[in-house]
Amino acid sequence: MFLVGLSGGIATGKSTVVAVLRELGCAVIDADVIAREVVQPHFKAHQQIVRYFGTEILLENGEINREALGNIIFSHPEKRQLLNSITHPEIQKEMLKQILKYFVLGYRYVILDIPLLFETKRLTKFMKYTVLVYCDPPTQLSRLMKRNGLSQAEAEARVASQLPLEEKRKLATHVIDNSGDRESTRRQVLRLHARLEDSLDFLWARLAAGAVVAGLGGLVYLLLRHFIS
Ligand SMILES: CC(C)(COP(=O)(O)OP(=O)(O)OC[C@H]1O[C@@H](n2cnc3c(N)ncnc32)[C@H](O)[C@@H]1O)[C@@H](O)C(=O)NCCC(=O)NCCS
Ligand SMILES: Nc1ncnc2c1ncn2[C@@H]1O[C@H](COP(=O)(O)OP(=O)(O)OP(=O)(O)O)[C@@H](O)[C@H]1O
Repeated sequence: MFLVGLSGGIATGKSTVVAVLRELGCAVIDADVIAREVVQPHFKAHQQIVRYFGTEILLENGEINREALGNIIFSHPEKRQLLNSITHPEIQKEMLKQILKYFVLGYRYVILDIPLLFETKRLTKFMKYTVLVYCDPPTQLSRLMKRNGLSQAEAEARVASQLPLEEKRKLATHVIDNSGDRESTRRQVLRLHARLEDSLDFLWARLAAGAVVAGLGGLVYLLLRHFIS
C-alpha cells in the first residue's frame, strides 16, 4: 500500500479535486474534516482550545465558533502556532487510524488531503507522490473572498499564513492547475488517476519480477546441490 499526499493553498480547489477522486472510487482521508471532529465538545483538543483562547470563542451550544477562531489565528502567527500544536497531534492520530482501516479493507493506495502538508515537512517523507492543487493567485484570492465573504485584506492574511504556492509547486511530484474551469480540472484528475493506477501495475510487475528472480535462484541452488552431492 502507498500514500499519496494531496495539498494546495487555501481555496485553490482541493475539495473540488477530491470529489472527482472519490467518484472514481479512491480512498481519501480529509484532514479538514478530521480537524472539525477533534475539536467537538468533550474532546481533549476542545478543552485545551477553551483554556488558551477563552470561552469567548464558543458558540451558545458549546461548539467552537470557527469564524471567531479563524479571525484570531489568521491574523496572529503565534496564536496560529498554538492552535496547530493543540490540533495537529490529534488530527495525525485519527489519520493514522483511518489509513489502517483502508489497509485492512484492501485499498492499494490512500490519498491524504492535508492542507498544510508542505508546511509540515516531516509528513511528505511518508508519501510516494505529492499532488499540489494549484490556481493562479488572483483567482485564488477572488474565490476565497467570494466563498468566505472576506475582504481583500482578510483573504490576503489567510493566503499569507501558508507557504507560497510557487514554493509548494517546487516540492510536489504532480500539479493540478485549477485556474480554469471545472471540466479542465476534471480532465487533469482523470489523468492523475490513470497514472496512480499505472504505478500500481508497475509495482505488481516489480513484485512479479522479484518472485521470478527468487524462484530461479532457488532452482539454481537445488541443481547445484544435486550435482555437487
Ligand atoms: C481556524 C479554523 C477554526 C477555521 O475554520 P473554518 O471552518 O473557517 O475553515 P476550515 O477548517 O474549513 O479550513 C479552511 C482552510 O483554511 C486553511 N487553514 C486552516 N487552518 C490553518 C492553519 N492553522 N494554518 C494555515 N492555514 C490553515 C486550510 O487551507 C484549510 O483548508 C480551522 O481551520 C482550524 O481549526 N484550524 C486548525 C487546524 C488545522 O491546521 N487545520 C488544517 C488541516 S491540518
Ligand atoms: N474550477 C473552478 N471554477 C470555478 N470555481 C471553482 C473552481 N474550483 C473551485 N471553485 C470554487 O472555489 C472555492 C474553493 O474551492 P474548494 O472548496 O474546492 O477549495 P479548497 O482548496 O478545498 O478550500 P479550503 O482551503 O477551504 O479547504 C469554492 O467556492 C469552489 O466552489
